[in-house]
Formats: sequence, structure tokens, C-alpha cells
Amino acid sequence: MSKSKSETEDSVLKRVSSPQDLKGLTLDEMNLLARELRQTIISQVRVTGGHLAPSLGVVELTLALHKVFNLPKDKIVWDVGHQTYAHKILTGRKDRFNTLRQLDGISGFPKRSENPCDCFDTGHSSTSISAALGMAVGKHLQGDPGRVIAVIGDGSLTAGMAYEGLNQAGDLDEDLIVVLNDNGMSIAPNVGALNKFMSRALSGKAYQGFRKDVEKVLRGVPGIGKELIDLARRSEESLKAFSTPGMLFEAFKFNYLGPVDGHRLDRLTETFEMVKRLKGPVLVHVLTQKGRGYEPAELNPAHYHGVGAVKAKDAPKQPPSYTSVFGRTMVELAGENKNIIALTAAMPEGTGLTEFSQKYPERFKDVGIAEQHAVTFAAGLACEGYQPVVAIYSTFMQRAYDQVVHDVCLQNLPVVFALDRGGIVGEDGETHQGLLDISYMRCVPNMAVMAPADEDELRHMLKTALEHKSPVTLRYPRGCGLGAELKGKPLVLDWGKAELRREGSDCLLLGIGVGVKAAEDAAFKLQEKGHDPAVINARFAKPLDEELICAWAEKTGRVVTIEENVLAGGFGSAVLECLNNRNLLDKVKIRRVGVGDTFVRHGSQAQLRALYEVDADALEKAALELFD
Ligand SMILES: Cc1ncc(C[n+]2csc(CCOP(=O)(O)OP(=O)(O)O)c2C)c(N)n1
Ligand SMILES: CC(=O)[C@@H](O)[C@H](O)COP(=O)(O)O
Ligand SMILES: [Mg+2]
Repeated sequence: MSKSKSETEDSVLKRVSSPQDLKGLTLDEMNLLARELRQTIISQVRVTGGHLAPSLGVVELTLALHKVFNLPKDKIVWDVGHQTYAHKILTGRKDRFNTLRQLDGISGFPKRSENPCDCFDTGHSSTSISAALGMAVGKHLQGDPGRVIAVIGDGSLTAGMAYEGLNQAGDLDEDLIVVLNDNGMSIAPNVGALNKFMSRALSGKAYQGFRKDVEKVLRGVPGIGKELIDLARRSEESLKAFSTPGMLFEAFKFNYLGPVDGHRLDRLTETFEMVKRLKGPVLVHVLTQKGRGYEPAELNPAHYHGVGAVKAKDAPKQPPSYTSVFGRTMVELAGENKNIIALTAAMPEGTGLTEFSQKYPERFKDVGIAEQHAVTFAAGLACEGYQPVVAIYSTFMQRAYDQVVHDVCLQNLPVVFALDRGGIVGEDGETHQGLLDISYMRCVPNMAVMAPADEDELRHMLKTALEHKSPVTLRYPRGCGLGAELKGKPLVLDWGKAELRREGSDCLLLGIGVGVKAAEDAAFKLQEKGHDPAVINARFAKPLDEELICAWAEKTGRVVTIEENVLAGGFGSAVLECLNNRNLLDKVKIRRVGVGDTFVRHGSQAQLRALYEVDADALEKAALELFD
């Protein structure tokens, strides 16, 4: 008796626990498996959240790569790594897939420590070609025949680093395979001249149609049809150069193959079987649809790029996020100040700038995934008298550090760095935590560093930063605010002044950013234990309000700082330096609460704050130690 359709479907994924299990599958079985993988991904992301549309778009591509190549001997470097859910399921993590992005569960990104088939850790974009080239050269030197494949999206191809990799790879003529996963989208629709060129060339159906028509006519020529076709194919090269995306990659000395339909398993496997035998650098151009197989994601791939877990219907309404308050304040301030220009590096929605982009399209620039360029571009705008606000996640700003130092701070240009996701971000984990920025910005001459205690203070800080005619970093966290009332117009705060929130006599709890709420919560608990803590909202990590801080440090004799940043070089270090400079360290005991010398993994923000001891409990504990 033949099996029912659903029994057959069920059985394919059940039979697959490693890429080896794909080798004997038929095309029909592979197509069924693609469907099952999609169902598994969709239902899991509903529970844990995650990068849904990118992962759905590459299901067939992943299957074809695993069918043709042999991991872990061959290697796939996934750019960004946010599209690897099918890869994870196929490489022995099916049974742990329900722990995706959870504390102690599997990561949402490739991790060498997690599985031998993850050959390179990613999370930030556009590193894959360079890493894969390094591996290819390493293999070459060792005489290892394994193949190396970089899979990079069209969005990630807007970053300069990708071209640095292509440039060297073409020159070295190494055996490297680059798969361009072209879905026309970054998180938002992709931008840039090259993107326009690629889509124009691809939609040049005229060329494809012309080619077919010519072949048809030539075939009909009795006796010499074949020779004429060969001749036409040879001269086609020059025609192609004017009208296909291949032109770009061929200039880098890559062999270009494609475009291939990225949802046709037969075409993909055929292509990779051929590519496997080719020597030198090869680029395979694959066309996919972001969100494929899940209608809401197909219709709105930007929204479904990364989603949270589906919320219960009766979940309480949350206060507005810091991001949305930033976005609204930008719109408000730009109405009064025509010099404000908002910049994003491929994250208009993530940085809260969508409304700004609609209201002031002339004064909004999405530069693509090009943080370095964004910063130097801002420096140029500032030279022309504009006030650029560069809104970039804290973690991605790391990439543009020299531009911050050399192009902005050295010239003391008035650029505002709005660093969203400053602090613990949660489920994205190690690659995305924004835990270094206070340290890396504080040490740069001319740079000021502020962090708001709540979403209302964020408004005032943005106004203050724009009034200041030097570089300013304004960092704020991922997620919703405290529910602070947003009333009145944004005000200019006293420059470099902290805010005394509570007077006290036996210790000083000194917070910055989200640390201020933790300080107030810890103060409450310490009071219940008979202590009398003072609480200060520092507002500025630089310039520090040395007068207020030292006065209360001396009065209380005990100081505990708290920040969501690494301890090394952070806000607490600034306070320690200040007490030392004023020779107060023999009179004042100090402890610092922050993240130690470690990378913070994935989990919920609350779990991680507790685990890495950067919450009110940790602050209370540190304060109590000072009374021992
Ligand atoms: C350096 C850096 N900047 C920004 C991001 C945020 N980001 C993650 S995925 C993405 C879009 C990537 O587009 P593409 O490579 O085309 O992949 P797709 O999501 O379309 O599959 C962006 C901007 C990042 N991961 N790294
Ligand atoms: C993969 C990536 O880098 C982004 O998609 C990132 O995960 C977005 O983070 P948020 O969810 O905090 O916007
Ligand atoms: Mg894309």
C-alpha cells in the first residue's frame, strides 16, 4: 500500500540527521524535505522569535549545497549567519532546534563551538568572502582538496569589505566559490548604484529573450546552424558585458554563473555539481525570494526579517521603545532645525527612522551596510554646516572606529552618534551585544558620551547633543522604555551635569543609562536593610560631573557604579580615575558593577543581566560588600 502524502513528508525530515543522509534522496524527497524544513522553521520562530524571512529564502539553496558538497570537509561560510536555520537542522541540531536563541540553547548564528559544520562565527555582515578566502589559501598551502564556499546576500554586498575580499580572491586565482544570494532585499529594500545595476541587468529580459530568438533563427539555417550558434555564443561575451551582472564579477576575475532560480533544487544541484569541478574563483548568482513559503513574510519581508516570539493576546501593553522615542524626537527636532540629516546603514526601521525618511526624504540617507562610509560621509556633511545624526547599533559602530577617530573627532566635527542597542540586547547574543561603546567612545579626544536614564531623558539628550558643536555619542538600550511621561518640548540639559536623585549618608549608588533604574531599585532594597544610599543619575560618562560625584562620594565614603558596558574603560573606570585624580581613594571605597572581561552570550535581556551580574541585585550585593 502506498504511503499517504503526509506520512511521506513526515518521513523525510525524520530520516535526516546529518548532511550525509541527503545524498541518496530523490528530487521529490528533497522538495518534500524543503517543505518540512519551512514548516519547522515557521513554527519554531513563532515560539522563540528569530530571523524568519532570511532563513525561509535559502531552504533549497541550503539543501543543494549540502547535497553536493561534503561538510565539514568542505566549508560553507554564511555571511551574517542569520539565514542558517535549515543548515542547523540538517547538521545534527534538529533535536535542539527548539532551544533556538534561548539561554543555554543553540545560537541563531553559526558558532564553531556549536558544531563542526559551522566553520566561521558570523553575525556582522560582509565578512564571508575574506574568511572563505583565508580558508581556501590555508587549504591550498596544506594540499587539502576541500572546497570553500562563501554565501553572501545582496545586502551584504553593499559593504566595502566584500569588495576587498573579491579583489584579492580574483588576483590570487584561488579555488573559491562565492554564492550570491540575491533577493533584492537588505533588511529594507536594498540600496545603492550596484544594486540598481544588478536589478536593471537582470530585468534585462530583452537580453535573455534576444538570445533565445537569435538561437532559434540560427538553428533554422540549413547545414551551418550549429557553427553559427557557436559563433554567436562567442560574440555573446561582448554583448553580455553590457547587459548582465556577470560583468561586475568578471572584472574581479571571477567566473560568473547564473542567474539560477534559487528555489529549483534540480537547477541548483546541477549548477553546484558543475561548479565543484571548476578551478579558480567562481561566483554563482542565485535568485531567491525572501520569506519564501510563508505568505505574510513574502508580502512583507522587511517586517519578517527578524521577529519576536508571537505574543499572547492578553499580553500587557508595553511603553514605547527607546528606538521609537528617538525616531519621533528626530522628526520633531528636524521640523525646527533644517540642518539635521539622519543617516542609517541599512537599518531604517531598526533605528526608528522610517517616519523621518517619509517626512524628510531629502534629509534621510540610507548608505547600505556601510558603517565606515556613513561616518566619513557624516564628517563631510558636517564640514558643509549640516548636523548629521548617525543612527547605528552600538555593535555595528565597532566597524567604523577609525572613521570616528580620524574623520570626526580629530577635526572636532559636530556629528551625533545615536548608538541604539547599547547594552545587553538579548537573543542575538555575542555578536550583537552593545557592551563596548562607552569604553571605545570615551577614550577618544573631543568625544562626549551620554546615556539616558529613561526614554524622556533620551529626548532631552538628543536636543542637547545637537546644541553641542562637537562629536557626541548618545547610547540607549534595546527594548521598551520605563513608561516615563513624554511631555513638553525636548530641552537642552546642563552640559556635563549629573542629577542627584536621592540624598543619602552611607553609600552612593551611581548609575548611567539603564543603570539608574537599577540604582533606584537597589537603593530601595538597601533602605529596607537599614542603609541610607544616595543615588545619582550620571547622564554623562564624559565629561563626568566630577564636582557632584566627588562631593557625594566624600559624604558617604562608599561608591558603587553600575553600567551596562564592559568594566574595562567604561563609566565606572571614569569614576575611579576621577577619585584617584582627586586623591580620594584613601577616603572612599569603590566597587564597579558592569560586564567583566567576557563576551555575553544569548538569552533574554533579564536572564543575561542576572547571569552577568549587571542588575539591581548585583548592585545591592556590591554595596553590601562595602559594609563588611
Ligand atoms: C556590519 C553589519 N551591519 C548591519 C547589520 C544588520 N543586518 C543584518 S542582516 C542585514 C541585511 C542583510 O541583507 P542580505 O545580505 O541581502 O541578506 P538577506 O537578509 O536579504 O538574506 C543587515 C543590514 C549586520 N548584521 N552587520
Ligand atoms: C541579523 C542582524 O544583524 C539584524 O537582523 C539584527 O538581528 C536586528 O536586531 P534587532 O532585532 O535588535 O533589530
Ligand atoms: Mg538580500
